[in-house]
Amino acid sequence: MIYFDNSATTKPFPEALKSFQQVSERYYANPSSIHSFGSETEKLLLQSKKQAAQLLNVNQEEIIFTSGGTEGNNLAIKGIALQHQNRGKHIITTTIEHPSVLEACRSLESLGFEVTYLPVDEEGRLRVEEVKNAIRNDTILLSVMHVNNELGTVQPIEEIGRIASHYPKMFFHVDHVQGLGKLPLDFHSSHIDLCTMSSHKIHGLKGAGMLFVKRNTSLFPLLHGGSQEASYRAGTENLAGIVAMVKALRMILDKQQSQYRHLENLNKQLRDCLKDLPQVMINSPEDSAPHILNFSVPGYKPEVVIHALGEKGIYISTKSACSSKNADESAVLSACGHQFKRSSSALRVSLSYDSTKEEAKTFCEAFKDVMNQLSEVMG
Ligand SMILES: Cc1ncc(COP(=O)(O)O)c(C=O)c1O
Repeated sequence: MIYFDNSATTKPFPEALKSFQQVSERYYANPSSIHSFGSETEKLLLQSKKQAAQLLNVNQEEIIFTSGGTEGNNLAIKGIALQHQNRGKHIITTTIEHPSVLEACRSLESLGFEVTYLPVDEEGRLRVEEVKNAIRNDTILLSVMHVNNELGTVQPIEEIGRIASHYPKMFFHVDHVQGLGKLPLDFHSSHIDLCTMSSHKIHGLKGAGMLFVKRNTSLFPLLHGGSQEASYRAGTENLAGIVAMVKALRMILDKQQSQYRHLENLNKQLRDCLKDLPQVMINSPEDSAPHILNFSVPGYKPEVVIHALGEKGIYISTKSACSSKNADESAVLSACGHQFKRSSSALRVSLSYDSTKEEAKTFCEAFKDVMNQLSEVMG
């Protein structure tokens, strides 16, 4: 099997799975229970938070454990909007954010907030000038993703953050779900107030995530109940998932240091092979994040290509897993200004540090075979 769908989800590291199992077996007490078993699990929870904070170079009070990226984005966006609406009701984001950002913004529109969706160029890049021009007196939140999940396009977060820092009334949120473990991001020098991360994209398990919330930033909670996570996120903590996530975080940051080149080389190998094929149009920019390569095969149905590759044990995807069942075209490619033929035939290959040169070679050969077969059928 060749698994090239790592932007949808990653295979858990064996070490993360082991941590999950050990914690589930040994530390199953509720961290809020006041008996000594509960205190032990609470200690482990606090230790995990401390370790996560150290790895991310932030303070431990600045981490809220969540259930994943969708919750993190919703908590950041709705939490800021609802808490700070007395300062203004204007939000800025981009047209190519993940649905968990776009739909959170749309839900706020129905509550009377105004949202500006900034356009991007044909490779999905946001112009810093556009950000500057969109900021108003009543803007309370700017939300921009670091790495786009379909194209791999990297936004100039540090530059955008510099602009944001001139507007103390406005919070700056970054969706870092696809960037974590692939590209460095310094939350402080980028003037980030809130940053979303998800465990299952970094070889942890599903059902865990983190939201960085800069000190002294108050949020309106999404979940009300107990006082877990400083009352920002009520509900018994997923301790096993959290410990596994922190293990995976440490491992992926190590790999980012030592194996980044490997991903770049694989991306180039795939790009070189695909760009020579007459049916293919590459959509990802040359300087995209190295784990994502998006391309279109105009005239071919992407589901047919995916199924044909699946029969050969090769797994890739159309657009993002969460929106691929919705419409015929990629909303991201459409927002980049591409015509329907191109935006409705997009395929995404997404790699992990464990992907190999041999797998990339096999994929290219299989893809060429599939294209030949389909061309024959189509006459
Ligand atoms: C950029 C981005 N943000 C947010 C999410 C949502 O993360 P989760 O699946 O953990 O809810 C995803 C998942 O694909 C993503 O790619």
